[in-house]
Amino acid sequence: MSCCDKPGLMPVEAALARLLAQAEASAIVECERVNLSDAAGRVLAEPLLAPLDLPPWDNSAMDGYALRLADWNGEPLVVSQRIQAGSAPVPLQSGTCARIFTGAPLPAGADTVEMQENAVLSEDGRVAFCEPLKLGQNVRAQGQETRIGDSVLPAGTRLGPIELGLAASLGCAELTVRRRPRVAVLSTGDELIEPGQPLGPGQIYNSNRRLLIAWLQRLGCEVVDGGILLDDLELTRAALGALRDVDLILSTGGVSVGEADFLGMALREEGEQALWKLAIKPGKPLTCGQFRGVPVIGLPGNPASTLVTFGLLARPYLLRRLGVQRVEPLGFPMPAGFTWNKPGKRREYLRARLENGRVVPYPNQSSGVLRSAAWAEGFAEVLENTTLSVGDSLRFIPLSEILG
Ligand SMILES: Nc1nc2c(c(=O)[nH]1)N[C@H]1C(S)=C(S)[C@@H](COP(=O)(O)OP(=O)(O)OC[C@H]3O[C@@H](n4cnc5c(N)ncnc54)[C@H](O)[C@@H]3O)O[C@H]1N2
Ligand code: MOO
Ligand SMILES: [Mg+2]
Repeated sequence: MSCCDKPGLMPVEAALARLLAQAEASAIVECERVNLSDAAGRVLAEPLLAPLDLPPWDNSAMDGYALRLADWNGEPLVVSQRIQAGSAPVPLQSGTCARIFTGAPLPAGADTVEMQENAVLSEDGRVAFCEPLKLGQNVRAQGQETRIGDSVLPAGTRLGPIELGLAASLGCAELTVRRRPRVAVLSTGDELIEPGQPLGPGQIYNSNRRLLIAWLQRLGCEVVDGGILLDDLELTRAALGALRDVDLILSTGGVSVGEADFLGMALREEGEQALWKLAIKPGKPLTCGQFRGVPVIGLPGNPASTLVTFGLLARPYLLRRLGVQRVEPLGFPMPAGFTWNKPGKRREYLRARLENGRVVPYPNQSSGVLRSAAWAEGFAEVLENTTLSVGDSLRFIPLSEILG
């Protein structure tokens, strides 16, 4: 090998497939019961089985009149009772109708509802129906949404507003979810200080820590904040070694080939460096493996690299450890609003927006520029060895697909 023969880069799909296989092999299976009010962002550990029919009884979809269609011969009907939502009706007296409101239970014997706009109430208390009536119209039948015992959400579902609303509609006050993953966040770099302190020579503020902690919390993780780790092999070993009781150590920085990049070294010495150098831009020097048996993902330190690699690799890995099946963003095809004439060995994820139905990248795609992502609405995926002309199709992955 000459000094310039470089080992190949691993394609993103291959790296993701390996990460997901590792995630399945170390699935977090412990469960806990949580109140619905604490369940947002958690993952169902077992299918949610409906404990009742929904709706629990036939009810009216309209404000109007309930009748038994067979009792109606075209003549006006006497109104024999008034049924509001929340009340318990008596059986419908034959040959009459009931005044009824949306969501109110149908009285036994009624099978049809006419909306009040199509009915005329006379002073003698009888109602005439102006339009032909159809059996069952405007009736929401018991169990039409869900039958008791139906599996309404599979195990592995992430609980968002819709799932929580559905569980509440079934009267479930608690759900069984996987326990939260414990994730340690380490920010490596002698140059880092925290916001609130004055910048000294050569220093920069630590942005990755805040970005990752906020994101992990949204994902339902319990975060162990490891703060800033100085670039030193002994300190790196000690910091990693102190994190025995976490499910994942997530670090940023210190994974490239610089003389102060100690993470890979520590993994090779006392664990395993399973992945390194991916065909992704930004994010090439991503490092994964384990240190004394604890899984480690070392994201590259450049802030846009941290963002892209966490979103496309570490997030799917964490979700798969919780049993979530669809962990990768889908995105959708969109026409490019730019030209690309530098086919690359790495798949690029440009921070981009949609403008007039086309993908427009932020002008400065340096991996040090986090502002690009704050401006962007998503990632524009430019495949390896590709050129693009304006109008060519590429995949756009909205940030909303990966930030939650
Ligand atoms: N000779 C080579 N040099 C570099 C290569 C390479 O292949 N050969 N790869 C470059 C690429 S690509 C990336 S990405 C970076 C990744 O380096 P590290 O992950 O080792 O990160 P550091 O060198 O520690 O830091 C990179 C950059 O990011 C800033 N940084 C780090 N942590 C934070 C933080 N918590 N908040 C804000 N900014 C942070 C740091 O100051 C550096 O500017 O390596 C290239 N070099
Ligand atoms: O791959 Mo690095 O993340 O471009 O700067
Ligand atoms: Mg560093």
